[in-house]
Amino acid sequence: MPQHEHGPQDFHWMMDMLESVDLGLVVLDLEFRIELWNGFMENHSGLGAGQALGKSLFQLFPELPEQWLRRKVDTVVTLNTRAFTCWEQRPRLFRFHSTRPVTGTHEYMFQNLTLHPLADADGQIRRVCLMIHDVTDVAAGKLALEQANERLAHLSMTDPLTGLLNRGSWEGLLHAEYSRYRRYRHACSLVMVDIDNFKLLNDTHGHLPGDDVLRHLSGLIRHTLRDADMAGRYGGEEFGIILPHTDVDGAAVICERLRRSVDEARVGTHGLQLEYTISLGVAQPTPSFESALDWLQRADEALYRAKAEGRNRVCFDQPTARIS
Ligand SMILES: Nc1nc2c(ncn2[C@@H]2O[C@H](COP(=O)(O)OP(=O)(O)OP(=O)(O)O)[C@@H](O)[C@H]2O)c(=O)[nH]1
Repeated sequence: MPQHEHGPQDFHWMMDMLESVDLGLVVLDLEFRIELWNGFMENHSGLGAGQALGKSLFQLFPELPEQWLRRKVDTVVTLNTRAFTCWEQRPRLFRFHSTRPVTGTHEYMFQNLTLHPLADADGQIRRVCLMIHDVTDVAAGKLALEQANERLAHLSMTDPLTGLLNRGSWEGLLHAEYSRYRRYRHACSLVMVDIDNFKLLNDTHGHLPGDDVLRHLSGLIRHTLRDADMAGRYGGEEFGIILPHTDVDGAAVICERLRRSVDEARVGTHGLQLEYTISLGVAQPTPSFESALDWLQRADEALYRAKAEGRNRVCFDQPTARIS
């Protein structure tokens, strides 16, 4: 396109363009007084150019991050360079309501911000232009995708029936806890829990009441544990619980509390009031173990002993520390 000198009449159509462009344009002098406030800014702020021009930006919008913006503008002017801030660093500069129908889930507009130094004819920078891009659609799409991925990751880690960790993810945590033990030799306990005579319960009352019993036990496990403890569904009616920083005595208290809660509970399901009990096996890691699987095997052996000794009890890998 051929370049030519701009006359005063050109100024009108250029201003018309700036007024109507789908982009927020604000020109500030170095005192942060507003010298240009385009249609986008009028529409979204509700402030007409007549109310904005000549006013201090920070007086009109006291909620703006003043220190941050002053620092940015200072850099732009001093270095005579553009600066850009993405919505992921700072979701917005101006708290405008979102007007996009598709992305109605977000109340406020997401904005990218560009700061551009404006040089006078003598080359001096005496103004800065803020360009506000409405990126609500992009941001909402990306946030929705991130949420969906988080949900997927969560689903792939948990057991759908009980909501506890599934076997794979729980075993991952067991290996991690065992590695920490190898390094720090801190006290920690592993508990394997199994519902007693669950086959009989299933055969007598059916699978659906059986499922409710599994959910009931998962709820009690969740309720009994601290935040740092890690419970997973290991198999059909077998659960694993990792208790970090918990010695034998601490594990005994937790296991006995869980055993008693189950023993005293009644599960209301399909017109029935079901009673059930659990057996628990507890083991601590020792330096002689070769891997986390040895730890798991010791806890499982203690669990089988609890079954063999009559069920509804807690057995420990160390026979001297056994309680029943
Ligand atoms: N309802 C229901 N039952 C399940 C599920 N997963 C496994 N089971 C049942 O759990 C029962 C486990 O039975 P067994 O391993 O023989 O053990 P048990 O009857 O609990 O006997 P002990 O463990 O010796 O006390 C089987 O009948 C499985 O079908 C499930 O998701 N829902």
